[in-house]
Amino acid sequence: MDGQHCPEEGPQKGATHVLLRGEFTQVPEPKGRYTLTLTPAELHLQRTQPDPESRGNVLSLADCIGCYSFKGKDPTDLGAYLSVFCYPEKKKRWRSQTARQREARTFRLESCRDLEGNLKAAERWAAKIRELSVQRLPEENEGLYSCLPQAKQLLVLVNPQGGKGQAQHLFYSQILPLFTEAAIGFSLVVTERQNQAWELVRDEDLSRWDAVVTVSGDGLFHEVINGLMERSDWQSAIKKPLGILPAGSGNALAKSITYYAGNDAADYQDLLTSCTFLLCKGLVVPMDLVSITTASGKHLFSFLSFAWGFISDVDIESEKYRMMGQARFTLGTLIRLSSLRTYKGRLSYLPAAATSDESSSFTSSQISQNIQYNFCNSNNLQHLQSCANAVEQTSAVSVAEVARVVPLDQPIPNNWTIVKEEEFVLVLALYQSHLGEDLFIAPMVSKPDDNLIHLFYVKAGISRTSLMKFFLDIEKGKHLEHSYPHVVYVPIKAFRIEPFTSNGTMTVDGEVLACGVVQGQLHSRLARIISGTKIQ
Ligand SMILES: Nc1ncnc2c1ncn2[C@@H]1O[C@H](COP(=O)(O)OP(=O)(O)OP(=O)(O)O)[C@@H](O)[C@H]1O
Repeated sequence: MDGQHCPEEGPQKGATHVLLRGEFTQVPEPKGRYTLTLTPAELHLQRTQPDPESRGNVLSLADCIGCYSFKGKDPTDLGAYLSVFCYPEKKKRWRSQTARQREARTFRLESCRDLEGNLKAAERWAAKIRELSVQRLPEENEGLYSCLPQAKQLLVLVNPQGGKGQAQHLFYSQILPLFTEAAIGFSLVVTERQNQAWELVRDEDLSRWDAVVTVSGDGLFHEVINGLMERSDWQSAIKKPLGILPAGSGNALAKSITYYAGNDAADYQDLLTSCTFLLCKGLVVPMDLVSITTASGKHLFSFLSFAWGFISDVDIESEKYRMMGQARFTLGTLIRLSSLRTYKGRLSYLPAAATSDESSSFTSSQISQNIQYNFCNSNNLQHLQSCANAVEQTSAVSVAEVARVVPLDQPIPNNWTIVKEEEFVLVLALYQSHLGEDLFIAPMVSKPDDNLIHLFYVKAGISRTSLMKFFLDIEKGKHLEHSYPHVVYVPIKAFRIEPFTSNGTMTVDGEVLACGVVQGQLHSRLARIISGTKIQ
């Protein structure tokens, strides 16, 4: 196709899936002549010179975030250029895990005698590649899932104090290059104080942006959720797609999102690349929220967790080791293990099974028998997942239904369970798969809208060794496979905690809450998040 005229690239005879085919030269190095073939899902690169025998390379458009055409710097150069940016998952050197790694290719095209014609041809390729690279929506979730527009405009909020204080640097060095490749437009706000993001999203005209993105830990994202829920137009505002790029010490939501996408980012760098890639692809999926109400009349919305006892203590007490990043939680756990505390109070909950549809083939009691998981049963994750799925299929609790859950000043209703023990080492209500990068507590959660609160509690009496082993198992998500008689797991829709004293720490999404009577309840699919999915 290097001929003297401008040939139309198009489907070849007999090759039904070929959309475009053309001859290019790869630049800068290693130079070589290539035949590029574009199919609906892939870009095939076949080297024709110098060694035509060499195996071809294939770029999957599912891994592609952007493609440009442009002219060369040399004004005498009549060729046009095409750059394509992909982030395929590849095995990491020296490691067994895979991670998204950049693969950028630039090709020169000179199929015409004039620059204009070559530029037109290159742009035709670039536009087609961009069009085919748009995230496909999983068929079975049609209507629930959507995609950000190709020309995205984002409001990006950066907490410069998050994690090791590197968020701003990470934005410019790690995130911005991908935004540029994906042609993402953005407005950047670097927060100067706590709650600034909360106030900003509460008061701002959000119609200017396709999504609001935080570059920080879970704390800044918590501000955004609560700012949106404080608006008078909260019903529509909370549907604004949200994104999170990890740059804090607690990156639980970011880690969960990559897990839902089927990617096990091995280290922080991979996690950031993976999340930025997902943001560029722009798949928007529903996300459950949990409303937290306190006896003093405070209302908060939570996307991640509520914790009382050991976990909150570690979270808050390890603040002073913030500069250690994620490792601060390991150190905090060891310190708190050495002086283990217990917390007295009443824990009650609405089991997920109790809200099941009556017409289902499972009765509530059958499901609750299956679903309450005492860790002394030698049960496995598969069983838990199938139980959780059974509950999910049979209990679509809408926001309206959940809103009818008992007010905090009313007694516990009959369909709730009151835990007979009243002394705990920890209580944790989790609604994502991870509570931290190394805290893989709920492997049964496979999407941000699994319509369940996953309640874990550890009864007093557990030995330090057992608790330490439990936390070590959690790192690999293996804790469900082992025997822990003091640990209980149960999928629920709502909970209430009535501490007997105000000593101790409570946290919502890692943010401290004064210890007192508190109630949480699930709001299915209330928010929307940019995420990945294993469903295709
Ligand atoms: N400019 C700022 N200065 C101080 N605090 C801020 C600022 N911007 C946001 N914050 C607050 O900092 C806290 C921690 O933020 P974030 O979670 O994003 O980072 P982190 O390192 O993961 O922290 P943590 O693990 O404590 O949640 C949050 O309470 C957030 O509201």
